[in-house]
This record gives sequence, C-alpha cells and structure tokens, in this order.
Amino acid sequence: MQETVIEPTRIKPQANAAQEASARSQQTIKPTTSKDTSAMKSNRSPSEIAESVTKTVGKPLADNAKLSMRDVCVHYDQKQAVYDVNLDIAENQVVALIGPSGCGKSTFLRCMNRMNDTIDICRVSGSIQLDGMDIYDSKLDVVPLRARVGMVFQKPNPFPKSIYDNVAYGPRIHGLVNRRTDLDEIVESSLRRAGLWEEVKDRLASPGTGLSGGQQQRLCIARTIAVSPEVILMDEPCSALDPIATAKIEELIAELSQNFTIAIVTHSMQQAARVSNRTAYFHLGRLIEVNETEKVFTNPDHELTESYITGRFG
Ligand SMILES: Nc1ncnc2c1ncn2[C@@H]1O[C@H](COP(=O)(O)OP(=O)(O)OP(=O)(O)O)[C@@H](O)[C@H]1O
Repeated sequence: MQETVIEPTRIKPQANAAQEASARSQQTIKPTTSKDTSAMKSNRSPSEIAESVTKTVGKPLADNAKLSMRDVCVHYDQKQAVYDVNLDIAENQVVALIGPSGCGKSTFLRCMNRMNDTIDICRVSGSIQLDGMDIYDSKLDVVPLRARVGMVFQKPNPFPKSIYDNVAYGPRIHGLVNRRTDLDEIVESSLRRAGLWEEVKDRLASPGTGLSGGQQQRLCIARTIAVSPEVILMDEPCSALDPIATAKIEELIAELSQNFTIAIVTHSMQQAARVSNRTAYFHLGRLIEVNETEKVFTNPDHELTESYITGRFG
C-alpha cells in the first residue's frame, strides 16, 4: 500500500514571489497513498462514481469571490460536457483545474469569459458572476468583458506583427491611451511584468513570431496584461514549452497572482501543486472536489481525486 505525499504546495507569495516560485519549481510530487482506494471503496466504476456527484462538494468563498459560478452546465449540441458546476474563485487567488482528458476543464474555463460563444453548437446555462455582475447578461458587451478576463492559450499565438504591436494591440483597440509615450510605457511595463523586457527591448520592431516558444508565450501574457485585466485564464499555458520555459512561466504566475486572479488548466499535477492555492478536480464533466491545493494533493476528500493524483487513471 502506498502513501500520498506531495511536497509543499503553493503558499500565497508574500515577500519574494520569484524566489518562492523558483523554490517551488524544485519541488516534486511523490504520489503515494495511505488510503486504500484500489478497489474504489464502493465497488463502483470511476464513471459511476462521477455520475453520482450531482453538486460540487467544495466550499464556496462567497465573501470575497471575484468569480462566482453556480449550476453551470455546458452542452455541445445534445452532448453535455459540464454538469452543474459550482465554484468560487477569490481575488488574487490561483485556482488549478485538473482532471483526466476530456473531463471539461477547458470548456468550463472558457465559460469564464464567454469564449464558448464563438462555438456555434455550445450552450452554457447557470450563473457566472464577475464581481457580482452576470457575465451572461444578454446586454453585456463581450469585448470589455474579455479585457477584464483575459486568456492565454495552450499554443503561443502572437499576432503576425512586431513585438511592440503585439503588446500595443489591446490598449489601442480598447482606446486606453492617447499619446505614444503612454503606449510606450504600457508596452514596456507589460513586457517587464511578463519577464520579457530584457530579452526584447532592443528588438521591439522584430516580429513576435520570431521569438522562441517560451518567449512567445510570455509575449502573449504581456499582450493579455497590457489591457489591465482582473482575471487571467490560462489553458495549459506550458504544454508546448520545454522545462526551462515552463519554469519561467510558473515563476511568472506566482508574480502575477499578486495583482491578478488566475484560473489555470493543467495536465501537470506538479505544476498545479507548485502554482495554485486551490485545486479543482474534474471528472466526466463534474466538479468532484475543490479544496486547498495542499489538501487535494495530500489528503483529498474524494476517492476519485485520490485515484487520479496517485495515478490510478488519467
Ligand atoms: N468544440 C467542441 N465541439 C464539440 N464537442 C466539444 C468541443 N470542445 C470540447 N468538446 C467535448 O467536450 C468534452 C470536454 O472537452 P474539454 O476540451 O473541455 O475537456 P478537457 O478536460 O479540457 O480535455 P483535455 O484535457 O484533453 O484538453 C469532451 O467530450 C470534448 O470532446
């Protein structure tokens, strides 16, 4: 019988986020378990167990929720991909969404800034509030919403423009600046916050697509933060990157979490453990468990979570 030990998970950065993140990036998960779930206590299959979860078992954080989601269901045509998910994300918190492939993590993430609107067959129901505002209100303009809730995708996707223009794009289209000097300032500060300034300051006119994969992803993060979002959604932001570029993005997430609320989808449990305060485990479209990251990885409440983090399936 094994024992679950996952070495120290993310503690909210207080003093030096970069140092802490760097220390965390050295940490590893040691998946072992003290609970016997090998026979799935109830003798039911994982899918039967997941289907029996009708409501989230997580604790709401209604007092300071930045994003508050209630009874969220998502269908693609007739097929349901997300079932009655309830989740609160507190301000300046990093929440990791984990779970086996196809369990609805990305679909749920995309609900948070209405990116699913771009998929014709996709229907979202339930309630999603940003600071108490219903983001699915039919009168709401999604363009400013997506500035408030920015998104970084799996594959870096810089525009076919210069490094400068990639970052300046958002402030320009949202009319955030009138003077070139103000725009220069935003471009520089965004690139600095994305940890890219020193590497690109002498070639701002070069194409963004000419950067390495890791640099391109940091450029995309700079582009996202240039419009001063409140929430950043990250959909497997490191899956196309090598370990060094991944470590840089993880350090960046720790820095960014001091000013932004972050939801990140990741397939890497080590990454979830390193970067997040809370972890939400999804299975077959259901949110099975959401809790402090350390608890999820050391003493999960649900047998499905434990089976997943100890590698029994996934
Ligand atoms: N555009 C789409 N059209 C139809 N079905 C979709 C679409 N996108 C996702 N789905 C389906 O919705 C379900 C959830 O998919 P989703 O991509 O959200 O899961 P995921 O947990 O993010 O998976 P992965 O970890 O593999 O990225 C899957 O069954 C998937 O096939």
